[in-house]
Amino acid sequence: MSKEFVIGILALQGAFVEHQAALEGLSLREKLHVVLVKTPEDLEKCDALVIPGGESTTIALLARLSGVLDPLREFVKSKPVWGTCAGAILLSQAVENAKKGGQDLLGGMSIKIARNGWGSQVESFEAALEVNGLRKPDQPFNGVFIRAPVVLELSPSSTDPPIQIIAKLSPNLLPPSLASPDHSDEPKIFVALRQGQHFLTTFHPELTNDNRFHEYFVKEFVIPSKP
Ligand SMILES: NC(=O)CC[C@H](N)C(=O)O
Repeated sequence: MSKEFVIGILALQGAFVEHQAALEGLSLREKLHVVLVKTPEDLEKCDALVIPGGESTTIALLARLSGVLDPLREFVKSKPVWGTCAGAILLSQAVENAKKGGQDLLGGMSIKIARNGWGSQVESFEAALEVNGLRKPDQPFNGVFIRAPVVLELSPSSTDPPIQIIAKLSPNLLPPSLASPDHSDEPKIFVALRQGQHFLTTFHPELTNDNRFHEYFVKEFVIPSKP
């Protein structure tokens, strides 16, 4: 009999329906149940979780109000989690440019990230990404960035799992305000990263018809997580 997995999508605010459609559209040998998570009871059923894009401060506030913030922090310590855009902010250890009053984070990835890091001039854009480890690696992935965060720093301690770079933006696509004179390979161009059981994308794979990132998360993180 094939194994069964329950993957949750945090459904407090943001693009959770699009993630649901992308995950339900995967063809896998294993059976994947996709559940929308709004409460601690929903979260308890899950083997893995996707935190969608939206507005990170609002998602954190709603999580606190619905009593799911602390259970989420516990979940992140032992289960696979993928954060997209606002979800990537929540998965980070430190954030710059948080709203007044601060930003609750879940942690999980040893990075520092900047909210709305492309600046007010760059609301949203699309760009072909160089990807590493996805199916059809020669086919670039169209990254959809909407008021996206920017990775500022990778800061794993000596005991943290290493961070791997899964997708990069070409340095010459950086807006002048972010570009470095030597076009060096710096964190700002890293747009998909993995560390231990966690995965983040600063863009929105769920807003394209290409579900290779959803397939990647399930095959690399969710299926191997269950003996
Ligand atoms: N598309 C997004 O998820 C945007 C993230 C948003 N700027 C935030 O700070 O949370």
